Amino acid sequence: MREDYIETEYKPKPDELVCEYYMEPADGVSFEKACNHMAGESSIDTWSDISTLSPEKAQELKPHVFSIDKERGVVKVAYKQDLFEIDSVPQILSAIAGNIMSMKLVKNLRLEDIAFPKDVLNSFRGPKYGLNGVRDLFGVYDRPLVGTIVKPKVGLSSEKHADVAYKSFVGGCDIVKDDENLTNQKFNAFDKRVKITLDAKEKAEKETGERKMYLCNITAPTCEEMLRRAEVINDLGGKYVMIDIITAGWSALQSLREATEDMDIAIHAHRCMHSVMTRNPRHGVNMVALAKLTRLIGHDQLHIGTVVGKMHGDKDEVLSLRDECALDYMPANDQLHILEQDWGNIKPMMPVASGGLEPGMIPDLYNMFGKDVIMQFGAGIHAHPMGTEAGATACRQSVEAALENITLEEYASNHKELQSALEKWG
Ligand SMILES: O=C(COP(=O)(O)O)[C@H](O)[C@H](O)COP(=O)(O)O
Ligand SMILES: [Mg+2]
Repeated sequence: MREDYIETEYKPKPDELVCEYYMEPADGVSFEKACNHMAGESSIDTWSDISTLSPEKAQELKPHVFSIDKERGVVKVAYKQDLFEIDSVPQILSAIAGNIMSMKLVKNLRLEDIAFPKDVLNSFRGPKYGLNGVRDLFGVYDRPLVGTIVKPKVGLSSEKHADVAYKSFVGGCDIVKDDENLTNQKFNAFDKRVKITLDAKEKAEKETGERKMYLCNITAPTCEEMLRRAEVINDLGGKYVMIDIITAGWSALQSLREATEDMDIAIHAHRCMHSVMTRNPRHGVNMVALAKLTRLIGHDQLHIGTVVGKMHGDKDEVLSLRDECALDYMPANDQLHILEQDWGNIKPMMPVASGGLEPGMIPDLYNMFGKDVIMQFGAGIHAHPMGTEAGATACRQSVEAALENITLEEYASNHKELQSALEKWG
């Protein structure tokens, strides 16, 4: 292993990819040694001094550890573009979040953020629709969008699934989605579910006069099958697919985005399993980095957490995720380990708040997120005392109250569905 990766006077070049890490060296290992090995192992080097790495090649490709803060355990590394296949998320992650996570020399290591140079941004399509295109799909511009997840998560027949979707749509949902673990089970096969649920959506559109979207989960055993499922939806006139981004994998996501360039399909990114990497603040990968990669590849909307619901994610994290989805320019925030990012021509994504939500939480969500958010309610609709349709209606009533800045109690006094929700979940 070379010993010259640390250069704290070095100024990253505009065309370099910069990473910020949180690092704890292993006991008895100096911070500098751990930094040096991390930079080498993530790029051109390995544990001993290899004769096959010429000084010239090392000079040409070596990364620079240009910032070290031992007190906070923060390390910043500038990587030369030539180290990467710059349009491949799998390869980029294999470098900057691969072997180094396993090194004995570190006790903990977390990839906090990645700042992409222009050439990398220009190697990706980014969202096809993005936040504003999603609004155009619905023709709704002045309020948050309301969605539901059909519950139970799995178990319903395709017919029953479509019926729950229909009731959710006519009750007021803009969006009905599959749950993350519903794909192609025997009791609810993909090809049958998508057809009859899209029919139910169209029926609800005619009855309500509102545009509705069904987000069918195309997560599949192979890329070929995933893409076939996307084609089926496209051929049926569906406008959305949903994909489980972590379990499907980064190559699948890039293949999907290439395919949707020739379809009229928006992509909803579910992040189940992200917590394997993102939950531990001292080891793994920050959800911010995963969100940026999802936007780079080109998904139109992404789950970012709720602060008030059932899943982990504090306000700083969730609002940073919202900003990374929705802003064209993300300012650096040293305290939150956020690197500056100018997104150039990469469109913003629509943030999705979901997980443990019920109608009574909407004013707080609206105060936090404003109108540019999709609020999703699973049990918050399907556990409503008056049933699914009333649960959806209660959500729309709560949105109306928030927009008009009327207290829920006052609004509920002449809106029984909201009243019933407040009584149940207080
Ligand atoms: O099905 C749900 C929520 O159902 P419910 O509304 O019944 O809790 C989603 O999978 C979670 O929101 C995922 O969490 P996250 O959005 O944090 O990834
Ligand atoms: Mg779910």
